[in-house]
Amino acid sequence: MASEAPKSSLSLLKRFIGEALSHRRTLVIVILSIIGSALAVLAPPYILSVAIDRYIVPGNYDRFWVIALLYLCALIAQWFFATLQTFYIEVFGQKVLRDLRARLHEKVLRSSLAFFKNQSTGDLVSRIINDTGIVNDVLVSGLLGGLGSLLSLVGIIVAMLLLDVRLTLVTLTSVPLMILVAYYFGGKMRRAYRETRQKIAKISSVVEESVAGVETIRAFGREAEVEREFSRVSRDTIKAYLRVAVYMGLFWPLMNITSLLSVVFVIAYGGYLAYQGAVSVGVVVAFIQYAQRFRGPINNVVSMYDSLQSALAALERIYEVLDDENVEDYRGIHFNKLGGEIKFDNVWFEYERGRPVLKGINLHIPPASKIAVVGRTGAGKTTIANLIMRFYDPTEGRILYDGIDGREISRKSLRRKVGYVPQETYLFPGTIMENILMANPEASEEDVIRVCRQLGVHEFIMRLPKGYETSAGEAGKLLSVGERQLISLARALLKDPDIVILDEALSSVDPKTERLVQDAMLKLMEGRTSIIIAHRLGITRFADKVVVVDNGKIVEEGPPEELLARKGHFYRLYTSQMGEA
Ligand SMILES: Nc1ncnc2c1ncn2[C@@H]1O[C@H](COP(=O)(O)OP(=O)(O)OP(=O)(O)O)[C@@H](O)[C@H]1O
Repeated sequence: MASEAPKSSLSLLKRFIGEALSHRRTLVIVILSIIGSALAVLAPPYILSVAIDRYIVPGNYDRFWVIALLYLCALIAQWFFATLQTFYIEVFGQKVLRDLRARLHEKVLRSSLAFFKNQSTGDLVSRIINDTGIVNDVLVSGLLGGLGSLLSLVGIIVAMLLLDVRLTLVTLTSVPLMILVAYYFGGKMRRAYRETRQKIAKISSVVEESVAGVETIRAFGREAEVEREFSRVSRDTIKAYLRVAVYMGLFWPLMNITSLLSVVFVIAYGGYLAYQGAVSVGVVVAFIQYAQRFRGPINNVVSMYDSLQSALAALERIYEVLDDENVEDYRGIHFNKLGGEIKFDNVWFEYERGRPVLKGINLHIPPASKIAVVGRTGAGKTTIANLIMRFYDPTEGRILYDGIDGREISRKSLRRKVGYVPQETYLFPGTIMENILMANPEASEEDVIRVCRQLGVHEFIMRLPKGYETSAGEAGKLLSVGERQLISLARALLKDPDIVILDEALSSVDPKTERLVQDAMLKLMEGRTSIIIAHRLGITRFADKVVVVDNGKIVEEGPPEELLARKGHFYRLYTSQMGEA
């Protein structure tokens, strides 16, 4: 394992660089500005030494303005290239970041539901936002900045060697010490800083939980505990910040002092050499300036090395998502219209290997018939709906639509013709109108109103503060589960589907809304193949056939009145629910 790590880090980096190279033009500007910047840093000390040796010391001020102007130009060039470098590294980094995030986001949208089973939302969001951010900071800004720093260091050393070898060696004596300080204290500072970010995240999550769970906290009288938890996290945060302050306070002054050590050596030894006439005063001044220019680049290079490991780990998490093979395939036969016949042919299904949830389902649903699927919680009812939508494909067996195996039909085309009303309606940010319109991009606002009138939902929507223009966020707080399901029903009808799947949520609905939802459901089902996952068994009286699922198998099927008369599974479910009611 240990010997594999560097190789895989290298291949990760290689892949990343290969992908980043798609923005070659920006990268060329970055490299040119880095080279320009490294050269520009070298010029001012050298020009200063010439000014001192040729003009100031001999007292020759003839055309001194030329050298002064040159010095000014060198400073301007230094400023110009540094700005250019910072800006274009950011441009390049943002382009790479945008690509990565877009690919990850697209991947999430295209992944099959099996992919989400092993992912928590928080973790996935963190990979798309934080990990890509770390990769940009370290592998783009850090690496390119580090490259610039390395170039500056090499440039400074070469310039010094050209001026005087002895003084160069004296200047370099404090470099190992500087590396040590940068590595030891710089590392500690960065780790402490990372900790502050974690603590802030922790505070946010405590606040978030307090807001989200305010009712539960009050109901169970947990206010004092939650407050204590908040104070504890706050104290930890302060400690983390103070630790950063201590290391910051130590780090930069220490780096300054170590770099000044070189200056002291240069002044002492250079002064001695100058006194002996072995070097000029200008050269000594140039060395003093070069010695002070070491600090920044050394810190950059060391810190880059230090953060590389965490960036590689982030990169690995990103590629893990990008390389996941659970992707939905949209190829296959396209339909403009489905006949509506569905047939389950010995369908087995497992979410997890070796744990079948559906065990050999055989079911024939004729066109335009209404089937109610009932059963205890966890029996496999929603799984049947998931398979009809092709959110998953059967592990064994086939589902035939008008006699064609579902695997051969394009998922997109199939879903366009299936109206799915899930148990919980998700409302996107935007208005109620936009939320219904999203079901069918070709529909107009008039179509939405027509559909809502048809379902008997129009009056209810008009009673909302701004009618169809009420924002979903506002409505989210105002609407009950049943009312949300009404919006979901309107969405389904707007698609004019050939097949309807209803996961009814009537159990948590008041009688008045229940009536409204039920009527809307019946209107949606009219003339369409319909599968109702029924939690309230009252609705089964509208079904042509009831299918009782238990432990992944169909244990009973037939018209509702026949099943009731038979006094089997359905009868027992029905009477126990009526008893509860
Ligand atoms: N994504 C999943 N990964 C693993 N197991 C799952 C997943 N979804 C459902 N299951 C399991 O599959 C079984 C059937 O679940 P399903 O949701 O189909 O039941 P259900 O009959 O619709 O239940 P309910 O009436 O509570 O909605 C359950 O044991 C459940 O724990």
